[in-house]
Amino acid sequence: MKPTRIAFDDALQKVRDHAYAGPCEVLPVIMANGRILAQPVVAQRNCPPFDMSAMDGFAIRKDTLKLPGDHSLWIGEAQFAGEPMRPLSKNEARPIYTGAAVPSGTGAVLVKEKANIAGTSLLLSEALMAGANIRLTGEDARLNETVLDRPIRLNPAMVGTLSAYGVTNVTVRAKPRVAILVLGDELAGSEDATADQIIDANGPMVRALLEDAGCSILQHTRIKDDAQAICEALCSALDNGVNMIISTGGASVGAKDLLRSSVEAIGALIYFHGAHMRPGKPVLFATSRSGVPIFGLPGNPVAALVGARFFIMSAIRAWYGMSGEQPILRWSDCQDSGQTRILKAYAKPTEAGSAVVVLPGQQSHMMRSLLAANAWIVQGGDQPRRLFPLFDLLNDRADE
Ligand SMILES: Nc1nc2c(c(=O)[nH]1)N[C@H]1C(S)=C(S)[C@@H](COP(=O)(O)OP(=O)(O)OC[C@H]3O[C@@H](n4cnc5c(N)ncnc54)[C@H](O)[C@@H]3O)O[C@H]1N2
Ligand code: MOO
Repeated sequence: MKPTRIAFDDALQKVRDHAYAGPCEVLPVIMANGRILAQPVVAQRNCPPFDMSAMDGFAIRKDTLKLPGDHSLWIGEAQFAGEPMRPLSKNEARPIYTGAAVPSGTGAVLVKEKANIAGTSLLLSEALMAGANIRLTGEDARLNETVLDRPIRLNPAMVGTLSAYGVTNVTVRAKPRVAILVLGDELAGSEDATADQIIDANGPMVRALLEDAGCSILQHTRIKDDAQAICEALCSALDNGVNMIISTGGASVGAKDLLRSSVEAIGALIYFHGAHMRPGKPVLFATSRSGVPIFGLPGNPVAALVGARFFIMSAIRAWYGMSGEQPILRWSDCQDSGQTRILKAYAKPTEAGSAVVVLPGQQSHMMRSLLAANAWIVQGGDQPRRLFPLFDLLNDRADE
């Protein structure tokens, strides 16, 4: 029996139901930028690792902090960052620099600009607040504290922070290995397209999206509308051990639309072919006999992008052990239209929240507005209207 067309949100759920989590690997933190964390990370040291000065100035003893009137302290030998800590002596004012260990007995650090120096003495004319200009041991992170505990894409700030916390290795998900098959007799590359050919936009676009999402591209081929060639490409991708196959084009009902029959011919199981959505209506989702997800994205470029942005990212999230994506905004209105419309939009932060503009040129062959878009409005299909970023950055916040 032919699978019937399903609602957009049901289709997303179907993908999640049949996608699976990928294996893990351990990487040095320095190599893990852009990778998805798979296990919680625990601080391996206190940060700061010891009480340290926050300013260049003078370490002043606790017992001389609050002395009234001018009080003369002798200036000791400087304490630099990286040097072992030496305790403060009685009536000593120790020159100290930002990041240097605060000597034991210190009550506060007097900033250099406020120091009144006379020869080898420092005149303390005003009382200092206890603890002033001292960074406390572990006030940023404590030894053995869990500092990241969810699947999230590591970014340069995280790489730096985890390094500061003494973390050398992290456990991340392996990169999904994917094959991209671009179908269409009419297609050629931009460098060699003749006047009657169409330049392949989907191949570069889907590849870039997958690379951004952390995938390894094992195979990327342009294939003619030929059943045998399509079946061979599908089988060779499976033989190469890919974790996902993505095709574009040939997904509709035309005489040369051979994706569905080819997917059936290799014994894959189709879960849906067609969703109540525009663009992207003829999208197909199947799994191979060995359970590898196969996506048939429609040929119209905006339809291909929408399919990749929502359906493939849904499978990639499952691979990474992440939950389903939440919209960045959910409006209260709900348009009961039966069909989900996915609109290219520009969202601009304002003082009152966010101003969202639907861009002109919404048909699925019109790419121009993609050059300005930064978001999608998803509306209709019995769901509240929602706003999603143009691409899923896999950086869900902890409170989601
Ligand atoms: N009788 C019907 N016709 C169509 C229907 C339908 O329901 N009944 N659906 C329409 C919708 S909606 C879409 S979307 C398209 C999808 O068709 P296919 O997936 O079969 O794609 P093609 O026919 O191969 O191509 C459609 C269009 O896109 C251009 N294209 C294809 N690949 C690329 C590429 N890699 N880069 C740039 N452009 C590409 C192709 O030249 C065509 O213009 O079907 C409608 N028809
Ligand atoms: O659904 Mo198709 O994507 O309109 O062009």
